[in-house]
Amino acid sequence: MIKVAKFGGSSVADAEHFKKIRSIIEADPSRRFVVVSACGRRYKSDAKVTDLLYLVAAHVRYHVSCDDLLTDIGQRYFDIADELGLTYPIREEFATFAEKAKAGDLTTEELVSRGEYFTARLMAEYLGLPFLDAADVVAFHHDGTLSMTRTQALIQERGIPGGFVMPGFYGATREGRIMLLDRGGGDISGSILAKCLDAALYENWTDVSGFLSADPGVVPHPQPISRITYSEMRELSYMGASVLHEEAVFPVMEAGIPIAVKNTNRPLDPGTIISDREDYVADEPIITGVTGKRNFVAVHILKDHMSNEVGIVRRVLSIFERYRVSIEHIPSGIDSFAVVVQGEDVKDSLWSIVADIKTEVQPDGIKVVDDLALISTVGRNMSGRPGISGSLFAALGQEGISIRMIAQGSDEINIIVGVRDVDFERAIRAIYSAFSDGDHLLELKDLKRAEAASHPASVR
Ligand SMILES: Nc1ncnc2c1ncn2[C@@H]1O[C@H](COP(=O)(O)OP(=O)(O)O)[C@@H](O)[C@H]1O
Ligand SMILES: N[C@@H](CC(=O)OP(=O)(O)O)C(=O)O
Repeated sequence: MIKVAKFGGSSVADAEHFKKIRSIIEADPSRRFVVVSACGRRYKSDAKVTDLLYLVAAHVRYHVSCDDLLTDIGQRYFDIADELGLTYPIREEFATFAEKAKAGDLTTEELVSRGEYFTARLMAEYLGLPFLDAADVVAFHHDGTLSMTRTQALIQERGIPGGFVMPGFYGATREGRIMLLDRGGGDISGSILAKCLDAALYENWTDVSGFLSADPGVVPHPQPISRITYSEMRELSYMGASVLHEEAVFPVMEAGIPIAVKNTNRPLDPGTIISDREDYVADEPIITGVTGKRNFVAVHILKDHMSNEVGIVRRVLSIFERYRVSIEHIPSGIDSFAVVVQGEDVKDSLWSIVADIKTEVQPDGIKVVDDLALISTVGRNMSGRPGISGSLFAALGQEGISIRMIAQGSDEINIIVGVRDVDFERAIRAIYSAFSDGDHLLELKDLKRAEAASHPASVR
């Protein structure tokens, strides 16, 4: 049996974490295929090596000295190697890298990728496994997209059957140009490897005991989620649960490989299993989780008799398309609709888009709301259970939080509300507490009991 184990930045932050990883690998002989990230934060105010490397790239671009930064980054690897007594020539290799970086001889992608490269080099020696460079097996097209077919072939051809340590987050084109995945993309590397090796399980090791039903930075002690479906996981990740990259689901989902999210610091905790299991058990929590993201923009378009005007939505959407902005939601009324997009995507183009809408669609009114946060409450068969939306909206009402937008995915696994940015955390806490008793998320039977208490006549 093959298990692919990906250890995130928080799990490889220092030598102590390397030791924990070795115990985890030694505890299970099927864990022989390891993917690692660049060193993450050791404590709250610490920096991630990847962020520091991006900073080095910016300094080099503007011809500003970055010697101190490079010294700090190097020291993190030297400390790990020294404390673990490793023989890999990290000082020499890092010095060569630093010289090339300062001389401007490296692309930003190659420079940044060295964070994962050096971790993997040290980890391979420490675990006694061969090192496999992701540049040799994770194949990119020239446009920056992944070639799964070529990656599959390369891993079959060059992958070492007994196991190896591979750096996450990067790969290369046919010509050897290093390309990066999205930030947090080490999760995707692990998922790709699991698919290509036809693994029985993809383990994603991090610093929390699995997916939690809310961000622990917003809700104190959120309940861990023991099992979720691939689509619930994607919904939670896309809407802010940063523990797993939302794209990491696709390679393993296609192959039907479950993901286990586990805590490197508490390996015996059960963690979360993500699979395609959809069967509903009556005593499971009503909701799976609450998550959210800030910085959305809604462009409201108002026009009398809009419902009779054919093609108006298409014309507005084609303006966004022209500016290469993807659309998140389109809530609509009879004579109005809004286009909701990520603020980051329109930071340079918002006012040009508004001007084009005025010229090309000639609305009666146009309003821009640029302090919108979206909160997604995720669960199974949401629309089939009327009490859920009632409880959710009542919770926000009681907190005096006004709802600026409501949307529901067609797959009925989420209800999305838009609130003002300043209300973001308060709204998440209010929704979470509406579905929890303080310690645990409520189960469906609790909701039924509450409904029966408030409508005694309807109970037979
Ligand atoms: N719903 C959630 N469940 C679990 N963790 C979450 C959630 N929302 C946000 N997080 C944060 O995600 C962090 C783990 O992700 P990340 O920092 O990318 O880990 P790694 O460095 O292991 O890849 C946790 O420390 C936690 O603060
Ligand atoms: N190191 C990269 C890739 C990654 O996946 O990191 P982490 O495992 O720490 O989320 C980043 O910071 O984006």
